[in-house]
Formats: sequence, C-alpha cells, structure tokens
Amino acid sequence: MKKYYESDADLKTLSGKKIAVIGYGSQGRGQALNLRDSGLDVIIGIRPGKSRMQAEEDGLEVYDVSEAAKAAQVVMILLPDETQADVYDAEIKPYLEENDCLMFSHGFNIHYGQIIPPENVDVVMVAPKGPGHMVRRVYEEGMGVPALIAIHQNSSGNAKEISLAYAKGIGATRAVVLETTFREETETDLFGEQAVLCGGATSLIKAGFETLVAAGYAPEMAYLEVLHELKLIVDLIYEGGFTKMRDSISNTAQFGDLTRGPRVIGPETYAAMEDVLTEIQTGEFAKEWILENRVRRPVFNALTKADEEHLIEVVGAEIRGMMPQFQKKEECDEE
Ligand SMILES: NC(=O)C1=CN([C@@H]2O[C@H](COP(=O)(O)OP(=O)(O)OC[C@H]3O[C@@H](n4cnc5c(N)ncnc54)[C@H](OP(=O)(O)O)[C@@H]3O)[C@@H](O)[C@H]2O)C=CC1
Ligand SMILES: CC[C@](O)(C(C)=O)C(=O)O
Ligand SMILES: [Mg+2]
Ligand SMILES: [Mg+2]
Repeated sequence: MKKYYESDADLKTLSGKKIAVIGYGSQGRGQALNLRDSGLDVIIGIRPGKSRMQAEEDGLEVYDVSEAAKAAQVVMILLPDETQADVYDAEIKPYLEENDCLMFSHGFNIHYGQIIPPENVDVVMVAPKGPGHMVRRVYEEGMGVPALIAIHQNSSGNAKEISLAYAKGIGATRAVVLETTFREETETDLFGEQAVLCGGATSLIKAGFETLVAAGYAPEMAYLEVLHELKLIVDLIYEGGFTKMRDSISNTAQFGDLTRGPRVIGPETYAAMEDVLTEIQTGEFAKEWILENRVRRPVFNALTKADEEHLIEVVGAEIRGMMPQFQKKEECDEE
C-alpha cells in the first residue's frame, strides 16, 4: 500500500482555498479545529441546533450548509451517513463549481450510489482511522491519528495533493496516511465496526458478563473482569501486539488465552463473519440501513434502548461512579 508522511504533503496546496466542513459532530469538530490550528481557512456548514452552538462557542465561522458550500472550494461532508444524500441534493450539489473538491471521511454514499457527483469536480476521501474526539485529542498532544485517502474522481488533476494537504491539516501525516479505494475503505470499515470493533466487541463482552452473572457471580465482579480490564489488555495489544500483551499477563492467563480463546471464537464465528461481510459486499446491509431510516428506525431504536437498560450498563455506571479517575474524564469529555 502507498504510504505518506509529513514531507509528502504540502499545506500550501490549500492556500487560497476555503474549506467548508459540513456537520460539526464527532469528526466535524475534531477535523475543523485541527484544520484551523494548522492555519487553514475553514468554515462550518451546519443547521441550527446543538452542534451549531458548539461551533460558534469554539470561535469558528458558521453558516447554513448551502452558504458554506457556495463559499468553499473544498467541501468535506461530515454529516451522518444516512442524512448525507438528502442534504447533498438540496444544499450542496447546486453550489458545486468546476474543479471544486468534494470530500468524505467514509465511502458509504459514493460506493452505494446514494450520491452521484457531477464529473467536473474532484471526489476524494480522507478518513481518519479513529473516533473524532481522538482526532482532536491526539493532534493537541502533537501527534496524529492515521488516515486513509482515496480518489474517486480527479477532475482538477490535483485531487491527491489536495487530499494529502487536508490529511496533513488534520494531523494524519504525523502518523501515517495510506492510499486505498472507496470500495475497500467502505467494506472494511463496515466489517470492522460490525464484526469486531463495535458489534463483535459488545456482543463478546455481554456474553462473558451474562455467563458469569447466570452462574451466580456478582455483577460488579463480572463487570470489572470482562469490561473494565478489557481496555487495559487492549491498550497493551495496541502498543505492541499480542506479544506485548502476553509478556505482561501471567503464564496461566497465556495458556488459557491460547487454548480456550479459539473455542470461544470458533468455526461458527468465522462463518457468521463471512455472512456479515457478504451482506456488506452485496449492498444488502446498506439497503437495510437506508430503509430503516426511511421508516424512522424502529429496529435501531428498540435495540439501542434494550442495550441501554442492560444490567452491564447499570452496574458499569455505578462502578465508574466509585472511581475518581472517571469523574475527571467525564468533565473533560463535556468540554
Ligand atoms: N464518528 C467517527 O469517529 C467517524 C465517522 N466517520 C464518518 O464521518 C462522517 C460523520 O460522522 P460523525 O462525525 O460520527 O457524525 P455525528 O453524528 O457525530 O455528527 C453529525 C453532524 O451533522 C449534523 N447534522 C445532522 N443532520 C444534519 C442536517 N440535516 N443538516 C445539517 N447538519 C446536520 C449534526 O448536527 P446536529 O447537532 O444539529 O444534529 C452533527 O453536527 C460519517 O460519514 C461517518 O461515517 C469516519 C470515521 C470515524
Ligand atoms: C468504529 C466505528 C467507526 O467506523 C469509526 C469511529 O471508525 C464509525 O463509523 O464511527
Ligand atoms: Mg471506522
Ligand atoms: Mg465507520
């Protein structure tokens, strides 16, 4: 895979260009503040509401989406995936001019044909591989979250240079920037969040918690064992792979890890993962999510509510409330 660092990207590529960040949520806020602090000309396009007030409080120039799209030469769409197509059709598309650059941080709408931009604009992706809050926090610490770039249309002939300059502006070239395609990013990102990072992880944690509680162990014990300590173990894996984590745990834990882990995640899980990937590749998942939004999310809402009321969430809130380190963290997250 092609990879890029600080010296491969030039912020001057964006000089004289106004960047409109559309949406000011997790990614919008993180990316916009980093771009501003990198000295780039950034404005925000957002509807009235909570995010708009936050952007104003952060001292950014704030406009309605259509005004921002009209004023800018680079338009980064950081709205929820499920609202992007409607907002694009009504408030962005009419204002795109020749060789403007339309950007995304996830390929869903381009890959599944929900947004079909005119041929005379650049269409690119700069996708940080981390949550928006971390994009900001790591940048403030002097480093960056790695990112992917992809070029779908290169009308200006300069699409890659623009993508790299933007990636530099959000701090990603301080880590590493890898080049991919819209298809590859979309399918791997959806697979990762469904099977492993979010869906796989929460289901694994819940299964472990429920197994211990059903066997009569205290919910507090189950929480500390399968959720709280998981972060500490994952931090070690993140820093130095399985090897570093196994260096840190007991030999007894390592023997259990190597012999029992594959029994928990066995052939059935591999088969389920293949099914999940196939639904992503065929567009079946995308169709389900698009239609779910058309009918106002009955499944999404019911499942979210059930998990919010799960014992692990109740006990988790109580246990975090006992630890001063979590009080400080919540105060920081609210800022
Ligand atoms: N979350 C993440 O860390 C990651 C996200 N991505 C991608 O980044 C993109 C943005 O996701 P994310 O940051 O999670 O989104 P969020 O849900 O956090 O934020 C969405 C923003 O869009 C605004 N918004 C929603 N609807 C409209 C509308 N109709 N008109 C104007 N503004 C609107 C919201 O404002 P309001 O407050 O008014 O609702 C909010 O500011 C997606 O493509 C996602 O896949 C990629 C990598 C990681
Ligand atoms: C893991 C979820 C994610 O893909 C992300 C933060 O990278 C998302 O869509 O939010
Ligand atoms: Mg992701
Ligand atoms: Mg994602």
